[in-house]
Amino acid sequence: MDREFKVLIEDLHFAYDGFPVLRNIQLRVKAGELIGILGPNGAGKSTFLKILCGTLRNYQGRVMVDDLDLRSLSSREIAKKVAIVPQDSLLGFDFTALEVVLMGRNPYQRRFGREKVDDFRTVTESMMETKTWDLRDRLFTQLSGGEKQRVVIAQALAQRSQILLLDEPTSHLDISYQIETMELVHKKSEEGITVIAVLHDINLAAQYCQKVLLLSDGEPFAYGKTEEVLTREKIGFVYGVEVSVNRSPVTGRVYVTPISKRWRYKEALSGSRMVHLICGGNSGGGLMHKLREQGFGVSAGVINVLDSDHETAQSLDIPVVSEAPFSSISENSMRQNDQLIQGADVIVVSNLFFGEGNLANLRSALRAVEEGKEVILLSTDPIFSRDFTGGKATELYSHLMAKGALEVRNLDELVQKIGEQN
Ligand SMILES: Nc1ncnc2c1ncn2[C@@H]1O[C@H](COP(=O)(O)OP(=O)(O)OP(=O)(O)O)[C@@H](O)[C@H]1O
Repeated sequence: MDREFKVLIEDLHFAYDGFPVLRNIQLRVKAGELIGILGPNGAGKSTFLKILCGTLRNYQGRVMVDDLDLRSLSSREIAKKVAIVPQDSLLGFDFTALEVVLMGRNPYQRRFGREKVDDFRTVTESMMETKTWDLRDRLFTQLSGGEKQRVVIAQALAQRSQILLLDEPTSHLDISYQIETMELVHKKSEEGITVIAVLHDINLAAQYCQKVLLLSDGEPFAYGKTEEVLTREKIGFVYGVEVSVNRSPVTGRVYVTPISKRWRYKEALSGSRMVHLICGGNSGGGLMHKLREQGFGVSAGVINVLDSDHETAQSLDIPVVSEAPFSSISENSMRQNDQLIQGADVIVVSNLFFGEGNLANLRSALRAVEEGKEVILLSTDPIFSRDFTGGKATELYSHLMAKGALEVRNLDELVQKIGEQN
């Protein structure tokens, strides 16, 4: 067996009462890796963790922990190697938070044994790390969902095991504790602890996990480096939603933005004309409202996150292709924008300013007009006064008009032109 791996899983299959839930799982995890398990509800994520921590034992296949077959280990031996933070911690009796964390030391105590100084030191450290020390005398049952979650994480840390399993560790936490928890988990992995975390928030996984196992209906759909697994295509296939995937210039990590399906369906059903809006820098918000009022379907892009047009699109539930804040349009975003353009009847270019960063939007409009799409340029101000590309945008406008794009001077004229084609 390969000692290189802290956890090694081969051909894992599992069924509840003959109902197959996990099929054909293979996984190799090294010491200190932080792995995210993602997948839709019911994909088998919690079941997978329950197998890894020894709760479910009637599986098929091989699960090796520290080069030892999990089946050959007693519960106590497993607890020294693997700690779990379950999805719901049901503690019926009135234990204090300190007592709950002390339970993490059970694998190290003799039957009816008393805690030693060592146990108290470990518990104190774990409670300090999870910011639960101040809660130590409170009754666990009376804590808030987020406080309970942090206490249970402290309990798992107090177990001092080399493998930490977390089942949605941030589900009850506010954003600040979500980040703190993930930072703590990340730090633990840097200290050499192997972390396997079921996460529902794809962006937390994108931010913190080195690798992701994407489960689909009990089977591994993809396993590998986070940015190789969290692609538009794979997320779209497994979750059945449209997303855009971009890279943050701040963290350098990928992040995922869902594109609302609600309006798409509504608009497709209503049979109204679909307008794709190329805008940004506050040139498109008013247009979005106006076009919606007039009963047109609207999509938009590419717009930078934090741009006021982006916020308007999101508040109106308009499908929008997003780019990271203050970043140039990436190839990936441009391709996604081209797809929205394909689905539109009319492309409108608003009265926006052009720099090198958003010139790709104009090129998309040019490709659209060349393919016979209707393109309308709303030029309240002449393009040369909005061109900060040394003339490239102005030149693209000339090409656009030469290929048949129509230029209008105000909003009413624009709405009339879109309506005329109805
Ligand atoms: N004790 C059980 N007995 C029978 N079926 C179960 C049991 N626990 C879970 N299941 C079923 O197994 C499947 C996988 O459940 P599991 O909880 O592992 O999924 P999950 O991916 O963690 O879901 P979620 O994201 O909703 O937490 C589901 O169809 C669920 O209904």
